[in-house]
Amino acid sequence: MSSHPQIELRQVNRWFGDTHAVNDVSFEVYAGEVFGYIGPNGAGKTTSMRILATLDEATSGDALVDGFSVVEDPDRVRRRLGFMPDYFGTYDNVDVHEYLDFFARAYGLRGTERSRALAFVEDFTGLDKLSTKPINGLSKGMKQRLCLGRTMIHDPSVMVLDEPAAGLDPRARIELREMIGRLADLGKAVLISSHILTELAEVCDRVGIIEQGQLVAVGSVDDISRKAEATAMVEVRFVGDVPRAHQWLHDRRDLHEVRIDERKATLTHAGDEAAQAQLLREMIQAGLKVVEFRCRTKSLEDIFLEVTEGRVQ
Ligand SMILES: Nc1ncnc2c1ncn2[C@@H]1O[C@H](COP(=O)(O)OP(=O)(O)OP(=O)(O)O)[C@@H](O)[C@H]1O
Repeated sequence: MSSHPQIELRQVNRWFGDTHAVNDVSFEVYAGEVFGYIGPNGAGKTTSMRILATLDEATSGDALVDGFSVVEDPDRVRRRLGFMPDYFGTYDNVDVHEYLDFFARAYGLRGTERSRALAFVEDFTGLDKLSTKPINGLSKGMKQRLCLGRTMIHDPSVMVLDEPAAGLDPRARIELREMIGRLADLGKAVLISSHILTELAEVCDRVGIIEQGQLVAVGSVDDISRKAEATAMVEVRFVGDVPRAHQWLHDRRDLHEVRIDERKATLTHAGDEAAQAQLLREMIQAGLKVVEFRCRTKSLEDIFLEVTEGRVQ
């Protein structure tokens, strides 16, 4: 990994009227790194990506691509960056090769440089066998490959992919993840958004979780998981004097997020397995009639729900 970041957001803010769509967001992505940008709908992912891609302007702050500012040097930024939006327009009477050729020309590629770029991208995306197929007849997965191909036709050092996995079937998702891994192997810095953390966990070196415009957590998936793993989710079922069991749970200061539904309670408890065994022992010593006691560490989805609070704007 090189020392200077390929992507750098510096205290980016974007207001739309009263909506603070991007709120003081800063992060970096390095060459060869895949950074997952995760957040619910309306969190501000697309807006920040569009600012980075010079398609929108920040209200304040700056974004840099390979050291060039989107404000001072937008042309240099565009040459170094490929942006894949979350929609794909329809085009009549255009085949795969013609579509890619159009974008290659738009980026100013000529002669053998253009043929080489087209051959590389068609091979990389596996579209070489479909080069004469009309693009409106492609499956969603193949259209995503084509969109990715068009995004990388000018060999950018930075790739920004907005929700590329949305709407793909499981096989196409796996293939997309594999292609993203290969982009990083080529040394590109990849910023990729999703509203599903687990969808990206495998392919991302680091993730940033954004909610209501604010980055609420940044780190490797392992780091974020480890922090949450110190807490177990516990499910307990009782018989007998249920109101007393409820009271006992509420009175314990070490139990959190206690939710009670008739004879079943769910709660979170800090501590390792020994601490969980101790909790069960104390319940029984207190005379509670426990018929079921289950502990599990948090899943990535639990973590996501924990760091975000489901707020939308
Ligand atoms: N052009 C605009 N004018 C007014 N408000 C906007 C505009 N673009 C985005 N917003 C608002 O800014 C906030 C962030 O939107 P953004 O599209 O960046 O979120 P997102 O995380 O990409 O969501 P999604 O997953 O739904 O695409 C939302 O409240 C949205 O309604």
